[in-house]
Amino acid sequence: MNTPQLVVHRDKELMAQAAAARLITKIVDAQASRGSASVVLTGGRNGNGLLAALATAPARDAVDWTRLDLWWGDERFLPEGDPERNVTQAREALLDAVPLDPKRVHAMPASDGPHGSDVDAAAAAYAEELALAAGPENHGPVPTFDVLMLGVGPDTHVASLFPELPAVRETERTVVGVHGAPKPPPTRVSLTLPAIRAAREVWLLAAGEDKAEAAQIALSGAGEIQAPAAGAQGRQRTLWLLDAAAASRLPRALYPPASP
Ligand SMILES: O=C1O[C@H](COP(=O)(O)O)[C@@H](O)[C@H](O)[C@H]1O
Repeated sequence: MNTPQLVVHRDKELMAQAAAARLITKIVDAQASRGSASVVLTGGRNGNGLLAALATAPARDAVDWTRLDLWWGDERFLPEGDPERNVTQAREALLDAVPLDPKRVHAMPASDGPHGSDVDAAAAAYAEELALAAGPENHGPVPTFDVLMLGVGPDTHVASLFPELPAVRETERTVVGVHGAPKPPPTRVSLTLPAIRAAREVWLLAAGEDKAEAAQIALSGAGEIQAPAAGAQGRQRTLWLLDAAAASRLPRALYPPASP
């Protein structure tokens, strides 16, 4: 377990731009030291804001997009191309504009895919895809992601791990089907906390007043079953990227001054 580090930005636009710049640097460094990079994307407003900022970032072309593996932390179990799917939104925000290798874009299955409406089979298939991508050096059933990003929900959910639901209690499987999520759609696919904790770095994104209470709860010693964001930690680093509104209920001693 490592202590979360916090970076607070003036507003959500600056937060998205700074996080995009940070991600570019991480990817470039990982490609330089290991040949390729692996990043886990999140859905939601803050995750898509970051991708949109990355699309217009001047340093975007510093990334070798063909040597990047993209995975997802969760997906809304809907038909391919549905505008509410996280992958559809990510494609619109960034992915369609950069030269990715399609074989390295690991979208989670759709509800009209090979597993039909069986979300548990879809989750098991994604777990298998992750296991196949994990080399012996990863010492486990998922690759050691360079960066795994998570949008924090107002109820402290991350990925599709909602407070008190069975998915957040999972300790064995890396990917699970989620039934009865309180946020629509109710059926989802999600990485579990053990899979999330395999990442080198976990970045939690929270911008806006509606995230202030969630940040306060998750960063004040809450348990991960009640506050899933509290259980999201990276092997080497856990970084909370917030705007001033989302940080407004945090003790001032937790973070340095916001960027001007
Ligand atoms: O439904 C989801 O919500 C969360 C948070 O989204 P936000 O719009 O409140 O920022 C997101 O992290 C997750 O990936 C997504 O499926």
